[in-house]
Amino acid sequence: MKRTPIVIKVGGALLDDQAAMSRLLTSIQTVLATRPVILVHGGGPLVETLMASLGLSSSKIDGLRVTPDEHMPYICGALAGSANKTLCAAALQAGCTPVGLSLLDGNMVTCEPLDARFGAVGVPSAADPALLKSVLAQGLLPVVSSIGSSPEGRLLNINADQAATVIAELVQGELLLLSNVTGVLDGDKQLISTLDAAGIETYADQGVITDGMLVKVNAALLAATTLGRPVTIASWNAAIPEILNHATGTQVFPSPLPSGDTL
Ligand SMILES: Nc1ncnc2c1ncn2[C@@H]1O[C@H](COP(=O)(O)OP(=O)(O)O)[C@@H](O)[C@H]1O
Ligand SMILES: CC(=O)N[C@@H](CCC(=O)OP(=O)(O)O)C(=O)O
Repeated sequence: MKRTPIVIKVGGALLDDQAAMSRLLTSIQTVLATRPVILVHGGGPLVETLMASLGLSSSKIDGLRVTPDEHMPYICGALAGSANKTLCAAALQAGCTPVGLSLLDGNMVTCEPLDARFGAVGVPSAADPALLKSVLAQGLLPVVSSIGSSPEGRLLNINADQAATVIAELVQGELLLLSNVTGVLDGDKQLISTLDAAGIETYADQGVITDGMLVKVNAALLAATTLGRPVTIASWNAAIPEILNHATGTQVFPSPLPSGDTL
């Protein structure tokens, strides 16, 4: 029987919580006995701290970091360097064998600049799954940062939820977006258990879903539609089997396709 890989994306705030990071990696180590796992990570808070310590200001538009090209050496160092190696070390400690990668390795994902206003921010597209598949076939844990490049060789900063969406597409995986909240919350801070395109639009128009969560739900909707299966947004403090059983978190369902259309 084919075992569908699980693509788990963690936000960068996890790196500030040693106990949660260790618990999650131990849980991943258990899951690896039955299903391949790919870990994709962010590192937004790490980037913020580094920029502040360098005296550089950094802003976001619609949840995406405006990234002048001259900031890329620092952002690349924080995401593909510190954040990636911190998670790889925690994975080793938990008994997994990690392989640290970025989107451009093995030409997994190609990226194009989004729009001049954002500088070196890219839009990722799935390219070649061969490297990831061979790492998974060896029972290793790929740990992927969201640094990509354009065909012209320009380094690009990719939002990590969007990066995870494309990685899930590459391996036709089951996507879990794990963050520091229990899932998507409504105006009364109660968990919304299911969402679709219409629900996302309503909550976004009401100003209930904002900032990084707006990027996340849109990435989840795109992934759900492309993969033809729901994507879950949940907390990294929840046990992975519970998330897979939909006992917690928000499931984002695919948009209905116009009749006759296929993906
Ligand atoms: N409706 C919402 N439900 C939950 N979180 C929300 C919502 N709207 C905005 N947020 C914010 O989005 C954050 C999660 O997005 P983000 O910080 O980008 O996460 P990550 O770094 O894990 O990708 C939450 O911590 C919260 O501050
Ligand atoms: C373009 C863009 O916004 N890139 C993100 C990449 C890291 C990220 O997404 O980290 P989290 O998952 O922790 O938010 C950034 O520079 O913060």
